[in-house]
Amino acid sequence: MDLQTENTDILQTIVAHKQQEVDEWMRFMPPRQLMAKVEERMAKEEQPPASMRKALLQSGTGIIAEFKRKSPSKGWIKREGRAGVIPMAYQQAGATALSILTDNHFFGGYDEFISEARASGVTLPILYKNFIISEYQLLQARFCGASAVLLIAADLLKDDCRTLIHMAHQLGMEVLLEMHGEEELDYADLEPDMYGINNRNLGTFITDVNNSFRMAERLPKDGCKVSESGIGDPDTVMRLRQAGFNGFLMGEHFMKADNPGDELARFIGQLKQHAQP
Ligand SMILES: O=P(O)(O)OC[C@@H](O)[C@@H](O)c1c[nH]c2ccccc12
Repeated sequence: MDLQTENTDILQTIVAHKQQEVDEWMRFMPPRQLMAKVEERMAKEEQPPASMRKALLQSGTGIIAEFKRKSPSKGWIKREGRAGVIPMAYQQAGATALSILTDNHFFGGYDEFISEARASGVTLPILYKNFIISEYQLLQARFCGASAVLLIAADLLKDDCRTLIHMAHQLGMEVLLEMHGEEELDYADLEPDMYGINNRNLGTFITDVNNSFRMAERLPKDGCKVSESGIGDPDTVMRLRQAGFNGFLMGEHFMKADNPGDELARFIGQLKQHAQP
């Protein structure tokens, strides 16, 4: 299916597909059974997943490097990219946190990518990047080893979003709440751990970094703020930081490089140079 040529809202298409997937998974493994597996995992853990919010607030660079093999707008970016290799390379290159796309149909991801990253030695906070519409998916995120989940205001009713935030917290995970336009700002009073501004309109997939600059001052002053998508140069990161952002979610720029870890190391080197002229 070529989403670009179809005249439909891409987010709506993705969410409709997601609902079918969730129904199937729940038949395959009923929520109670998955909950039992999560509880077993939590009982064995020595410490809860690392806090992404804290890591971002303490970091001088704040790059959240994303493992994304494919996207609806670009098609395959790195089909052969391995979750047991690239996330660990991001960690070694100095990422503050990681994001891993787990949606399969549109982004070529799997939950197992997070387990594989953990098995390869990743200790940084990991964001479970998917289209979460059900509590069941929070259990999936917790089970594979995520520290935080993405919730998208544009595809959730405010009350459902509130319930999901509450349950994520009960499971010991943080929430990055993604907003795009002014009309979604009213979700900010749900007090997520991190406020995301997506520069990409998920209806059309058009990206404009100015969206973050426009929205920054409308977010809580002392909140942890993340600018997402379409970022590709250190200068933009510096300007976003001056506008009040603490985190910078970047996927494509690194994934399209021959060696994403090396590109991140180079990028962070430049960022540090910019910071100390
Ligand atoms: O690859 P980019 O343009 O650097 O963007 C990364 C990230 O922000 C993007 O993947 C993203 C932001 N919000 C999402 C919601 C769903 C899927 C993907 C996303």
